[in-house]
Amino acid sequence: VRIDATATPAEGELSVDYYKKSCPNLQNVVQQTVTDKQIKTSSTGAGVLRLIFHDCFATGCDASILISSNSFNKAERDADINLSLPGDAFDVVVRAKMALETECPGIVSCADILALAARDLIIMLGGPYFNVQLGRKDSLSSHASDVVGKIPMPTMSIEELITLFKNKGFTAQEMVALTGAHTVGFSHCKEFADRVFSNESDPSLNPRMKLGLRKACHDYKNRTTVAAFNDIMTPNKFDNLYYQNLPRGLGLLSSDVALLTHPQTRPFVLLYAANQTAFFRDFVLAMEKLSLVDVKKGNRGEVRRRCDEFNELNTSN
Ligand code: HEM
Ligand SMILES: [Ca+2]
Ligand SMILES: [Ca+2]
Repeated sequence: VRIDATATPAEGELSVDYYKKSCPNLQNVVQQTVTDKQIKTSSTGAGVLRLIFHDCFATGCDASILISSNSFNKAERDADINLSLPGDAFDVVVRAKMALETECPGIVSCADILALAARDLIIMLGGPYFNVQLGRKDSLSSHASDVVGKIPMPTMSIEELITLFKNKGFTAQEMVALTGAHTVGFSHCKEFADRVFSNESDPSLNPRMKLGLRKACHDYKNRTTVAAFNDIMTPNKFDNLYYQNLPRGLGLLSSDVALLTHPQTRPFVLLYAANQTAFFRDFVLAMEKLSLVDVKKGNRGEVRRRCDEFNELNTSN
């Protein structure tokens, strides 16, 4: 038990006050950077939310996803499933890190910056506030091969998805709450093309939406950057419309649709569709949990000077 509330937290202990003495202006600096970036580039928020999810599910919340590849090593961010993560999501973390290296050099980990940036962006999009525990260390390695099988894909069955989340300590309900993140952002055509170009009648896909997506994606194999909103109703607002869309045939990914179909997840979709307060409450709890998955403490990690490079280059990273 810490009696002196102003004492520096013990090494290895996470706390909302972790940088209170060493970098008192941290939260303001991150918030300022994130606000400027999101106003200029509105796709940043959704990108960062997906970025932290992919970081935490592969090797824990340790900023391993921010490392650049080099001639010795193909890093996580170059794993196939991560190639669609937008550059602006990486950029906002780099910018916050640069500002912090002026403010308090060598103090704040990139993993903590990512967690704070995600929180601030969720609020900017209209979502709920939550506290972020701090004191994560940055990873000492990053390999594209570590990502394989850790990140969910829309082609997976609900059973496979439930198992994947369970392996990281999340219940089916927490999975449904977290996937409410699809209330913002985009998916590229190849992620939902099989639904849209199927000639079989599909009661889970509104015919007008199907037609619209066919048009938008008609040349998707050549125009690989074409994407559609995950939440067609309020694509830039963090709300519960994602869940409301599903019973109306307005879900985009087959995994989104499956959440409504399957008896183990359906009750939670219906709950969150009817009750945004319940969604926000459960999303906050699940996000706090997500941001603590396999956190590295003490000498299991380092505080990077640059978020895209280890402090010491070596051939075994
Ligand atoms: C059920 C499991 C999930 C599956 C199968 C899944 C799959 C996907 C796919 C295929 C995309 C489109 C990527 C692209 O084409 O660029 C996407 C986007 C996105 N995902 Fe998920 N996801 C899942 C859960 C989650 C969770 C738990 C979060 C965060 C907490 C999340 C956050 C996002 C966000 C914010 C986007 C939009 C990214 C952007 O606009 O740049 N997803 N997801
Ligand atoms: Ca990681
Ligand atoms: Ca929305």
